[in-house]
Amino acid sequence: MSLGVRLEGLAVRHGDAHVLERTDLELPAGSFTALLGPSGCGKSTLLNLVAGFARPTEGRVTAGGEPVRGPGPERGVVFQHYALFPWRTARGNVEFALKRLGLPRPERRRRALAALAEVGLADGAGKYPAQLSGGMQQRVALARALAAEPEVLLMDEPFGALDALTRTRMQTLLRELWKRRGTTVLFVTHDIDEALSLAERVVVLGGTPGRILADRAVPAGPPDPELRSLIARHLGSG
Ligand SMILES: Nc1ncnc2c1ncn2[C@@H]1O[C@H](COP(=O)(O)OP(=O)(O)OP(=O)(O)O)[C@@H](O)[C@H]1O
Repeated sequence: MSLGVRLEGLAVRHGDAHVLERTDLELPAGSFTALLGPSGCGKSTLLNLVAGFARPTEGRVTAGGEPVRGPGPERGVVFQHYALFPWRTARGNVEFALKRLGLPRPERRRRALAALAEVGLADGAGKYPAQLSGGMQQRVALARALAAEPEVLLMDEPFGALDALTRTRMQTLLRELWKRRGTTVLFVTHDIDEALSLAERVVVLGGTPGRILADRAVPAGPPDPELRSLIARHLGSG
C-alpha cells in the first residue's frame, strides 16, 4: 500500500527569513523521488512538512488526499542520526516505536523481528546500539520506520554519515525494500550520484527563498551524463 503526497502553494517563512515560496510538488503513490539542493535551501523543511513536524505558513500538504496535521504512522521518517535509545536493544527500539499504534505486545514483537529481518539484522535483534556499527544502527532506524508499515517513507540524508561501502549496501537494500513494498519514498540527499542511482525522479530545490529549479525523470539503465550535468548546473546555481 502507498499514498500519494501533494504539496500545493507552499510558503514557509520564519520572520523575515523566507525559506520556501510558491512550491508545488506531487509525489504519486509508489513513486521514489530524490530531493537535492544546496545546504540551507529548504530540503529538510519540505520533508518536515510532509512528516507533519512543521506547518507551512501558506499552502497545504495532503497525503492520500487527507490534510497532514501532524506526524502519523502512515508516514515513516528516517534521519541521518538514528536517534536510538541506548538502553534498549535493537528489537526494543523498534517495539517501542510501535507502542503509539496501540498494538498488543506479541504483535509488536512479531513486527519488530520481521522488520529487523527485512533489513538484514535478524541476528542483531538482541544487541544494544553501542554494540552495533553505524550501518547496523541505521538499519535499526529503517526497521523502526518500516515496522509501522508506512505508506510514505521520508528519508533525510539517511546514509550521509555512513562510509562508502556501507552506504552502497544500504542503497541496494532500500531499492529492494521499495520494489517489494511499493512505498512512496521521498529521499533528501546532497549527493547527485546517490539521487540518480536510487530514484525514479530528481527534484532540485534552490535559490533564496527556495523553490523548485528542476524536476526530471531518471531514465532506467546506465547513468545519463547529460542529466547529471544538468542537475549539477542547477545545484551550482542554488
Ligand atoms: N525554525 C526556524 N527559524 C528560522 N529559520 C529556520 C528555521 N528552520 C529552518 N530555518 C532556515 O530555513 C532554511 C532551510 O533550512 P533546511 O534545514 O530546510 O535546509 P536544507 O536544505 O535541509 O539544508 P541542509 O542540506 O544543510 O540540511 C535555512 O536557512 C534555515 O536556517
